[in-house]
Amino acid sequence: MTAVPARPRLAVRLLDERMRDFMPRYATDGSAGMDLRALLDAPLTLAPGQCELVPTGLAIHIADPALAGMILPRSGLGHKHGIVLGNLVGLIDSDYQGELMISTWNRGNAPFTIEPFERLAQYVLVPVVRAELEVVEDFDTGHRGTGQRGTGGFGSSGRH
Ligand SMILES: O=c1ccn([C@H]2C[C@H](O)[C@@H](COP(=O)(O)OP(=O)(O)OP(=O)(O)O)O2)c(=O)[nH]1
Ligand SMILES: [Mg+2]
Repeated sequence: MTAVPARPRLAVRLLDERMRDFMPRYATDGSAGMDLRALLDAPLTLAPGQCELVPTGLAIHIADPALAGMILPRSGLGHKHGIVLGNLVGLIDSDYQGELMISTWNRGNAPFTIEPFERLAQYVLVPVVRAELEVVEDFDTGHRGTGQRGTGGFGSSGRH
């Protein structure tokens, strides 16, 4: 068994008091994400192809640059109803202190109605390694033997 890392504590601001009853939480002990709910005063119907920015009523300040948040679709909504994210994935910077917004896209063929406080997407906290870029004239090719990728990409290894 590996040691279970401590859970980082993240500061959350409730931008709407109603969110106090709808705080994101891990549904099970093994859940990777916490569901984010739609802060809506009334149901919102998205026509096929329509994309709207849906507020969550929450601001989470991650603060630690070695962490980031990701907003991901819920698989049930995405697969069964075509409700995914207009930006495909939302990346939340550690220094972002504004409201978490869900770009909600109906990529399906039928209208879909989002109910107020419905769980619309999920928030996953991920580790981040920040790099420094160093300009070089060429890459070190000393260990680029056969079986190495080199510059091949975009299907260069075939399909099967
Ligand atoms: O689904 C998302 C994606 C982003 N954000 C917020 C948090 C993130 O830190 C900020 C900026 O996101 P990003 O850098 O992806 O967008 P941008 O278009 O590059 O905007 P900016 O110029 O503000 O960086 O917007 C959300 O609330 N929801
Ligand atoms: Mg940006």
